[in-house]
Amino acid sequence: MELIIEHVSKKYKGDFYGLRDLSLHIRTGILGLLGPNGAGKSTLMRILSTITEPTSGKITWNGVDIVQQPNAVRAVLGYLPQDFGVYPNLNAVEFLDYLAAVRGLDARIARKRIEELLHLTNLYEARNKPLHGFSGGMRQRVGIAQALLGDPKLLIVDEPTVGLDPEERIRFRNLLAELSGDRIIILSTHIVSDIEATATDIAIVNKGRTITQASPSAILAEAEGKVWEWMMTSEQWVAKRGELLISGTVQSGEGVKVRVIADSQPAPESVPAAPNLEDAYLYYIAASKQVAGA
Ligand SMILES: Nc1ncnc2c1ncn2[C@@H]1O[C@H](COP(=O)(O)OP(=O)(O)OP(=O)(O)O)[C@@H](O)[C@H]1O
Repeated sequence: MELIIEHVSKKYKGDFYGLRDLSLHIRTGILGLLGPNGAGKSTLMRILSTITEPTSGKITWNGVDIVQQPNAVRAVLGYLPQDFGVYPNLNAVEFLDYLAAVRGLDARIARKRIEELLHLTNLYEARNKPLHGFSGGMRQRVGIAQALLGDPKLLIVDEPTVGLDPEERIRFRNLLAELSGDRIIILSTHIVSDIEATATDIAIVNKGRTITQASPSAILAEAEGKVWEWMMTSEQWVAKRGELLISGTVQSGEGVKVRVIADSQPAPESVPAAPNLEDAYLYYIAASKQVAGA
């Protein structure tokens, strides 16, 4: 399976760009699409799910152009949009039944599938309760269940963990990991930990452009030698913090232990630290801003 995005741009009214010459090559597995707010992630998700069309560029699903033949991708697509809403007075079974009917799925096959999905998403016990009583995490799991109704080969989930508490976020992450297999999953997020344990491939985007696409280990390797830690006094911290690209801080009685991203040693007492994905993400975003500003 292959989804190839080549030089795609999306221009909105008034000269606003959602995407600028973005290219990605996506294969079976989980692609973590990382980028700050406004990077263009939702624009890309909407284009891939054929809700909107690119202004220029080409996208093919297994060799078929998805703009010229949108049905080729619609037939294999499951989509959980960022603003997924439910009918609050329906229960989970009724809601999924309704969506299956709208999509023209055979009623008997749909019943069986819905039962499987309610188990998979851990909603079976709550299946007869009205959706208005569901937590944010439960609603997102209903969202994933509806995206999986047609057993999609291309599953797109846009910022699925926004508004979830840490426990729900971990549960949702584990669910996505269970769903990987013989399909492409694209998970868009601005939260690095959402994809840290699950992504087989990572794309970082900013201002509508691809900054990098690589395996998690290659992304980490790029930040090797750029992460530093040291202890600062509170006075040094107040004086210096505006000048540093800070990835983390830990307060203690002695002062502030800082974790900083820098190309060369930022202070005589700083020592190198092993990068994590959050460090690497900050490094890439900062480097892309320097290039753009140069
Ligand atoms: N309908 C629209 N009209 C004009 N500009 C738009 C429209 N939709 C998005 N944009 C702009 O396109 C850019 C990318 O937005 P997009 O929503 O795709 O980003 P995102 O990475 O999904 O961010 P977020 O997580 O905040 O939704 C932003 O600058 C946004 O303001």
